Amino acid sequence: MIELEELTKRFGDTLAVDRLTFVVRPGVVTGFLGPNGAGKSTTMRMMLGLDRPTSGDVRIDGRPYAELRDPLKSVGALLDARSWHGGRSAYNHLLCLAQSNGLPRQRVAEVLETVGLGAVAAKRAKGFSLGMGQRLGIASALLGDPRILLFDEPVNGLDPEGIHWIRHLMQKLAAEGRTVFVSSHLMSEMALTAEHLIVIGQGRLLADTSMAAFIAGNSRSFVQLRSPDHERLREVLRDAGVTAVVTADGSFRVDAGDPAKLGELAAEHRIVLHELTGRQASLEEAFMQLTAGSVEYHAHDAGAEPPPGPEVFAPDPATGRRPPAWGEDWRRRRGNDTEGV
Ligand SMILES: Nc1ncnc2c1ncn2[C@@H]1O[C@H](COP(=O)(O)OP(=O)(O)OP(=O)(O)O)[C@@H](O)[C@H]1O
Repeated sequence: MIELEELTKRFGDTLAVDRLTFVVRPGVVTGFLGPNGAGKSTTMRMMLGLDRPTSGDVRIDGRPYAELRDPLKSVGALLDARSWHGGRSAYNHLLCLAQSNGLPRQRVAEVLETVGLGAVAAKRAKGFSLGMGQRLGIASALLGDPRILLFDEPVNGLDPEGIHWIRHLMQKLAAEGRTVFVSSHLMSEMALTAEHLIVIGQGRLLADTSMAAFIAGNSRSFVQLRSPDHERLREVLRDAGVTAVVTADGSFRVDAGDPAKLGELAAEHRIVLHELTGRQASLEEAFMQLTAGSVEYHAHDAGAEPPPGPEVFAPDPATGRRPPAWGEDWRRRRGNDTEGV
C-alpha cells in the first residue's frame, strides 16, 4: 500500500501539498481528484521520489521510494506519457528500461501485447499519436509487473475505445490485488472506474471515502416529474406543501423527494405523468459542490453572477422558511434557468 503522513510540499510561497495523510489500499481502484493546481501531480511525484517533501513522509510498502530495492518491480507509474526517446522504437525503449532494471527481455513483448502496440513495436515512438504514446507509457509502468501502479491522467488523448480499454485494465489490475491510484479530470470516467476516492483542494485533504459515500454525502438526490398537465401538477404539489422547482426543460424537480409518494400523489389526482425519475446527483456535481471553495482559477463570465428573478425554492408553508438551497450556486453558475412553483 501507499501511506502518506503529514506530507507537505512548499515551492517558495506556494504551499502545493499541505499535511496530507491517507492510505491507498490494494484491491480497488482509488481515484485522486482535485481542481487544477490542487497538488495532485506534486503528491504523485513525491510518492515516486521525484520531488522531496518539505516535511512529512510517504512510504511504499513501508519504505520511502529511494529505499526500494527494485523500484520498477514495486511501483509502476505513468506521469508524463511523452517521457521517452522519440528516436527509439517502442520495443527498444522498453528493452532499455528492462535491461537497466534487471527485468527479463520477454516482458517487453508481453507488455507490448497487453497495451495493443505489438504491431507497431518496431516503429519509432516519435511518430506515435497521443493515444499510442499513452499506451507506451502504460507499457513502461507494467514492465516490472509491480504491485502498485500510479497513473496521472491516463486517459488524456485516448479515444472512446482507448478509454474503455484503460478502465478495464485498471479494474483488472486492482482485481488481481494490486494497488491502483489514478488521477483524472474526466469525472464521468472516474465514476465508472474508481471504487474509492481521495479528493484534495489547495493541497489539503477534502475527502477519503468510497465513491458511493462521496456522491451521497456531497449531493442530494432529487425526483424529476413531468406531466402534460403541467399547471394541475404545479397546483397539486403546492397544495401538498411539496417544494419544487421548474427546470429549464419544463419538468419539476423535488430535492430529496420520494418517487413512490410523488407518484401516488399524482395518481390520487388523476394526473398523467410522462416522467417520474428518482435521480442521484453525479460525481461531477458532488465534486463541484465539495471543491467550490478551493478552486485556484475561476473563469469570470457573465453567467457567473446569479441572475435576478423569482425565488428558486418555494418557502415551506408550515414555517414560512426557505429550504436549504443545495446546488443553487452551482445551477446559477451554469445559468440553468429555474423558476419557483
Ligand atoms: N516545480 C514547481 N515550482 C513552483 N510551483 C510549482 C511547481 N510544481 C507545482 N507547483 C505549484 O504547486 C501547485 C500544485 O501543482 P500540481 O501540478 O501538483 O497540481 P495538480 O493538482 O496536479 O494540477 P493539474 O490538475 O492542473 O495538473 C500549483 O499551484 C503549482 O503552480
